[in-house]
Amino acid sequence: YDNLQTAQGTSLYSGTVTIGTSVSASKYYPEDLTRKVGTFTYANGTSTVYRIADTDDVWNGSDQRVVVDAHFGASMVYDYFKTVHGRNGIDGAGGPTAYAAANGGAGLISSIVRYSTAYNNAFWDGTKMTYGDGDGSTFAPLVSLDIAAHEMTHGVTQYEANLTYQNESGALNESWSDVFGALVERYVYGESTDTWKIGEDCYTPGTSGDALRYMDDPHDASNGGYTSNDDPDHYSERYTGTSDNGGVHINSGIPNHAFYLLAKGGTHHLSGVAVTGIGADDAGKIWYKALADYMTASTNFAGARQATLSAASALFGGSSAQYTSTQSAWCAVGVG
Ligand SMILES: Cc1cccc(C(=O)O)c1OC(=O)C1CC1
Ligand SMILES: [Ca+2]
Ligand SMILES: [Zn+2]
Repeated sequence: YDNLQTAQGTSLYSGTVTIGTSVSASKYYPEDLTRKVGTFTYANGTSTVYRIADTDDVWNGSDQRVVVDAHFGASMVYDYFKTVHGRNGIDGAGGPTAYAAANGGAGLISSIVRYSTAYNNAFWDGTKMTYGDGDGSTFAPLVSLDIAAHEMTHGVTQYEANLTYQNESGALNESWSDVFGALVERYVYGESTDTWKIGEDCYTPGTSGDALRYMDDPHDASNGGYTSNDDPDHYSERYTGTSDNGGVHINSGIPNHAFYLLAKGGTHHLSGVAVTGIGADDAGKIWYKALADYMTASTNFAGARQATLSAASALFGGSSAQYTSTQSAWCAVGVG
């Protein structure tokens, strides 16, 4: 949880976050009319969506934490794509704002919190963000910043490459969401080892230090290795079964690790291929341009390698350090 609920406008980064928009004296809604981002809630366990109001615009009620975090997350995702990639909103045109909650929400990129009951998931449903509260054991409320960015990047992908959500294209869909989840978290909090963990702020609240996925170490070898949340980091280890839509949350470890090596550098523990890091900023530029300009619904891992090379060449030149490291990052994970 972020500490935004203690004060209006206090933000954890250089910008200013608008939580409450005043509608009238002593009536504020979490609806930012500049970013066109709004946050709504389900009445616990029901399918009734309604606006959340506050009387003094200090959002520190215990039931307001998920509202503040979801709203903060959507605002930060908006700022990241606008500031870093020049992209206006999820659809590139300041939306989608098609979703209109029963009581408001028209014209806003909407997030809904408190979905279902003890729901261990968060998802983009094609027009809006939705968060579960978690069951308190596997997940605390799933409103952490990297998850908000992960889910809203599913929206960006839908408007760009629209990668089919199964097998290798589905694993790329998942991986691009993890990558921009990491990059938005880094944009707001600065880079740390947590940057490369996915969901660490709300996964297993009773256990510290663990995460849902690990881009720096998909096998999670540091936790005894090859245990829970053990995903492949080399093409030779890819899952070829049918569960999880053909392993979209499993094989994502392979492109996730390629991105990590491209950004931070390192030598792959299995292939022994060394990668010279180019930094997460340039790596993020390559990944965004690949998604927006070169990848399509049926792109597979080999196609993603080619798309990122085309993007690196267009951005930095075909003999640039960025291009060369993109080649070696994919080679390190056994693709191309
Ligand atoms: C928790 C969860 C379950 C099923 C699908 C997703 C999904 O959005 O793919 C999901 O959310 C994540 O993976 C976010 C990044 C932690
Ligand atoms: Ca993280
Ligand atoms: Zn996902």
